[in-house]
Amino acid sequence: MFLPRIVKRMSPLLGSRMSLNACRFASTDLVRTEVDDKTGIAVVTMNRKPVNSLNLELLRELSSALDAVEKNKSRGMILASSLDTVFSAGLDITEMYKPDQARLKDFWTTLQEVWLKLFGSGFPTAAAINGHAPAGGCLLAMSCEYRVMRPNLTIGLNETQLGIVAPSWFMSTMENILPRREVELALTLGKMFSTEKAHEIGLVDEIVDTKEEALAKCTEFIQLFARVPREARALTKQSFRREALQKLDRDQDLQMFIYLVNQPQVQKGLGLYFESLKKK
Ligand SMILES: CCCCC/C=C\C/C=C\C/C=C/C(=O)SCCNC(=O)CCNC(=O)[C@H](O)C(C)(C)COP(=O)(O)OP(=O)(O)OC[C@H]1O[C@@H](n2cnc3c(N)ncnc32)[C@H](O)[C@@H]1OP(=O)(O)O
Repeated sequence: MFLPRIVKRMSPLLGSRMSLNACRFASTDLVRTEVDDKTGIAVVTMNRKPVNSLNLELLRELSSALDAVEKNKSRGMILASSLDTVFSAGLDITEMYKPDQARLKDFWTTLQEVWLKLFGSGFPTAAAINGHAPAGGCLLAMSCEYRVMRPNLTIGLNETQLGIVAPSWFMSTMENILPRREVELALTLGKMFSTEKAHEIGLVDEIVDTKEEALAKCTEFIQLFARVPREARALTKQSFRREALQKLDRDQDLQMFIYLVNQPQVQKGLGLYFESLKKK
């Protein structure tokens, strides 16, 4: 259960430039939320070692953090990772391999919730992609409005490479950024793009060398909206994204997911993939 802790502290986050700003913290072990008092921007940092794979608990805490950002009327939100080389490894395969059925249902419902809150948020969002971002990790980054990434990393929806199908709302999220043809190719190939290629095609907006620079660039992006009336901005974004949001039929999607994940050949594929990750 997420219990936000609101305390005043000095920010260690953005290096010396920001270090004198007081921050409000609402944190748990898995997700740290820090709001800079000067900019009013919340940094939500995923912190689940070793690779920020999205299990039920991490998703629940992300969902609560998004609620807190909305409730606090933050100027915007930056999504980041506490890990040096991984933004998020995507969905935790252990949630889908030989699953407990009640938990599996909870897991998928919470993932839907996180996407609806993040992709559909009224406040500005940016992703500081300071590590690899495959599959569900790419989904989180793509759900934001702006992406800044460190060099020599990878990002993409690799599901077909694992013998599974990215749900249609993962596809719509990519289609919100890239031309349809590019999306079709990326999805059917299960393509993982290098940072540099992702930047070339527009999946990533800027490349920077350090996490601190990524946070600073994301802050600059969010501050672009400082003089734009908040409500008008929010409604414009939500109206622009409405078609993708409304296309998600949560019950039908859940039933399809449960059915497919429980198919013996999908279980076999997930098991083999998980083993290959362990042997790496
Ligand atoms: C219409 C409905 C269709 C339904 C069909 C069914 C399902 C589809 C539903 C949804 C789509 C799926 C979305 C997903 O997100 S699936 C997950 C895809 N993720 C990946 O393929 C990434 C796998 N990981 C990596 O590539 C690498 O780990 C990394 C992220 C590049 C990091 O590399 P690094 O070298 O730093 O770490 P390791 O590889 O050594 O990993 C360390 C440790 O973590 C374990 N691990 C890695 N990824 C995952 C994961 N996704 N889930 C669980 N565990 C993971 C890895 O096994 C290592 O564990 P160990 O115990 O050996 O230390």
